[in-house]
Amino acid sequence: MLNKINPIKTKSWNSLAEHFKDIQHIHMKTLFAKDPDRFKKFSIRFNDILVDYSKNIITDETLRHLIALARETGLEDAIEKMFSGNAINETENRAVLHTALRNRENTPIYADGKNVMPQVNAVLKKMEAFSRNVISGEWKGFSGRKITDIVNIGIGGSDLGPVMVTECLRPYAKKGLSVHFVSNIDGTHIVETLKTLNPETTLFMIASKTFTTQETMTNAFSAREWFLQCAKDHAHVARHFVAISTNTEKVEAFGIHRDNMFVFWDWVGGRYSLWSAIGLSIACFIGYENFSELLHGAFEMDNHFRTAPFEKNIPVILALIGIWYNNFFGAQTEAILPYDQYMHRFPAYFQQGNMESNGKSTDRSGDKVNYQTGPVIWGEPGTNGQHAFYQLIHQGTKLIPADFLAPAISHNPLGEHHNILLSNFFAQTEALLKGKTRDEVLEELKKECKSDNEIQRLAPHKVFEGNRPTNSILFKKLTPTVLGSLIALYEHKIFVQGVIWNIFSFDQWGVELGKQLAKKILPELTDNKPIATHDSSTNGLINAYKEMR
Ligand SMILES: O=P(O)(O)OC[C@H]1O[C@@](O)(CO)[C@@H](O)[C@@H]1O
Repeated sequence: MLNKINPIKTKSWNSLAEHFKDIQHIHMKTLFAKDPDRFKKFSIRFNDILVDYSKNIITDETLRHLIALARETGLEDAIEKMFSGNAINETENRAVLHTALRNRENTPIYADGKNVMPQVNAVLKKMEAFSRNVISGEWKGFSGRKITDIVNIGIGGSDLGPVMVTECLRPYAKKGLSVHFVSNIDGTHIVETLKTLNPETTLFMIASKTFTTQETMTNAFSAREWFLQCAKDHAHVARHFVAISTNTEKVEAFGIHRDNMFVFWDWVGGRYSLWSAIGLSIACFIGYENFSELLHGAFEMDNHFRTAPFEKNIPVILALIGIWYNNFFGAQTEAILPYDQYMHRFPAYFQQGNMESNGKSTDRSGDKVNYQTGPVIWGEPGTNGQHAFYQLIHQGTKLIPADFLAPAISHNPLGEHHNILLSNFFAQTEALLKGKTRDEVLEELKKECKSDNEIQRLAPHKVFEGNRPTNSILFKKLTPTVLGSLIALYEHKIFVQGVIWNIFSFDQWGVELGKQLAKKILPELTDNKPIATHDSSTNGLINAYKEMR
């Protein structure tokens, strides 16, 4: 069990509230002017990754109070409990052991009194053999042809992780094999995906922890129907469908042999599952060796998180800075802005990772929280975001703490492209830090020989307050190892914040009500009789739907 400490009742929270009264009026420019070594003091190097958190509205005192808050709310104890398999997911009575999936030193880890490593290793071995067979062409379809296309059917954590990782690591793709992802129940998703595929050379991976998710199972049955229209014989399903799940019974009921099932376990949360057999599409796309490197990168970040002092612990520092803005500056969102086109699904991945973990308002004692918890996570790759929403980040009324990420080396060096990309990466956080004063604006306008009236009219609109906080994460190259470390970094940041906010980060009861109501409405849509069983809006919408179709 985790401690149940209300953070706002801690001494350090009160110290932070007092400290905030002073620091909220300080501009980061002043902090940089006071300390020429600010960058050196507030940055951490971890292997091929540099994390610069100096462009934040923090001082040594801020960090002291924040780290005291982490200690007062029992973070040390919580970290050890997670890594050692305690049932910290208390509402589902489960351990939280996605770290065991990448435990490359293979030390025993116990869940429910049983060392989980033998079964973890057995599945990894099975994934290695299977991915090798598919990539080599040894695995043949029913007509004797090798597989050319893999379709992962899953949603949420059974989709977003494989999508994000296969996009990020596209440069490592094995020749001759494409991956596709079907997640939405909207028929368009599977119809558009299958349009260009050949049933003889397509392999479906039905990825679902529960093997009951309505979208996934509906898509799986539709895929099987599409396949059988060509293959005819049900016996051929075994060569073209594998399952990834914790639910053997449901998998066999679907008609997939348990030899073609890759298991994972209840102590793996869906949004933390890409390291498990849910990563099978990743292993087939980039090869098991690269998948193994991904695991290794995460393992190295796990060790850092578990052993580094909080003062130099990247996930802890970033988590605490996030709490500083979320709970004291009133920031409602956080932006993740990767300056790498391959990382275009990285922000979306952490929408589920962060918001499904910490989008909670009941604390670990069952009481309503009386403070802010999880932020809204959003973002798009740079430099595209600069042409979409940076206006608000620079001059809007909302504080948007933002993480900027970029590789020093591109997989696609082309003329000046990468230097131009990185010049924007550096310039944006500098601009958000320093802004542009009225005097600087007037200077510029005068040089443009504007009339005095024109100058006075335009100047207010061209001033940038600056003092907008950012973290910069610069890494050597987007490799499987670096990506594994980055994902684990954010996973642990989310964990730290959940511990301090005294909430349960590993259940997701909030997704249930909508599903329940959808199941009630579905039968009402099968005929054209008017409905009056809901509120007038829902009735009105359903009846309009019936008229329109
Ligand atoms: O893997 P599965 O059991 O099909 O669940 C898919 C997704 O659905 C959820 O919304 C839970 O219902 C996510 O937490 C989960 O990743």
